[in-house]
Amino acid sequence: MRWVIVGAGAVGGVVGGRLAVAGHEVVLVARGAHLEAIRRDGLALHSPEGQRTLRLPVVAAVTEHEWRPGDVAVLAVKGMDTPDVLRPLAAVAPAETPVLCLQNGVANERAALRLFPNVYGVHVVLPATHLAPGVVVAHSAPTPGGLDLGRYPGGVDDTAETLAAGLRAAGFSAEALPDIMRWKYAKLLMNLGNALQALCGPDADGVDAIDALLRAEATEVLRAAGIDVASSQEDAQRRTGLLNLQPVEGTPRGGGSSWQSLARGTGTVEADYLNGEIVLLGRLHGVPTPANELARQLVNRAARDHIRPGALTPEAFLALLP
Ligand SMILES: NC(=O)C1=CN([C@@H]2O[C@H](COP(=O)(O)OP(=O)(O)OC[C@H]3O[C@@H](n4cnc5c(N)ncnc54)[C@H](OP(=O)(O)O)[C@@H]3O)[C@@H](O)[C@H]2O)C=CC1
Ligand SMILES: CC(C)(CO)C(=O)C(=O)O
Repeated sequence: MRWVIVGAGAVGGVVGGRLAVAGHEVVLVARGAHLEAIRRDGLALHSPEGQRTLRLPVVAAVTEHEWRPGDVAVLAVKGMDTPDVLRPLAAVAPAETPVLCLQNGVANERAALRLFPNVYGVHVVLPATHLAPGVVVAHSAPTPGGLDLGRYPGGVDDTAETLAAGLRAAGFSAEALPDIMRWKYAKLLMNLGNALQALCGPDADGVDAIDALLRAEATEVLRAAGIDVASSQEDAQRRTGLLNLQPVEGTPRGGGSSWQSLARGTGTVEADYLNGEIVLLGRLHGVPTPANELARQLVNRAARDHIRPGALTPEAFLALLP
């Protein structure tokens, strides 16, 4: 099996890098300054255990890779970039190519299933950072994170078992699960706070109360939509002993993935697929979601206007809430 990592950023870079170190064949897809840096200097993989530089094949687009049976397409771009990579991917990859959605949110799998019959979702519990071109950072060691996966919309097959075994060999905790989307919806609840963390900064006082509001709306929406979600007890049990966050020399853990989008000034953020998923379900099922809609709008605007993370106070957010 050859792993083609589509979007070798924080999560894709760490997973691709560790797979390569474990002896798997890996190809990276990257763009911009990150692509140039990897081509020039290799991929720098930092972790609490040290730093290594990996010379890996890297291409600028899925259309530059020569796809063959046995390749797996690992989507590791943020949700808003999924359509841009799926369309060209479907034009060049064999139809049977497994597509592994190594992403937060719950919309990527459905988008992939429209174009590919074999789609797998991953419950990504992997604190990782990508702020500088060519550099990706894993913050937990010795196990960088948990990557349980399963066939979408449900079930386990031989490919799921092979993918999970490959990830385990690379040092991740990974099981093939028949009900992966229940876990991904539970993760979605956690990711509703990404926007606030990006807007207000990782250490802002008063964000917890807003987080509770976002989750309360989401819980009501998911109930109205009849969507099954792994319970907080199940989630806590899965996470027990999983992560061991430690300092990484030269790289403080600033914030999560949306915070990093603002910190890097990418101009876009994933909120339409995190808070926006709750807003969409709310509209479909007649449940108001004002806090998630405000978070979605504000963080999109901050990304578009290249506003630094942490520029808004929690009080200012609450004052804007209808
Ligand atoms: N970071 C974390 O700690 C965690 C992230 N996740 C999830 O993992 C997923 C990936 O996030 P993360 O790794 O943080 O994101 P990153 O932005 O670090 O990585 C995505 C990479 O894909 C690149 N990319 C986007 N579109 C293309 C394209 N068309 N061609 C080539 N490269 C492309 C991006 O480039 P550019 O920078 O130019 O946009 C970026 O380098 C998200 O769904 C996120 O929510 C889940 C758990 C933890
Ligand atoms: C939970 C969290 C914040 C962990 O990094 C995450 O999933 C993200 O960064 O998107």
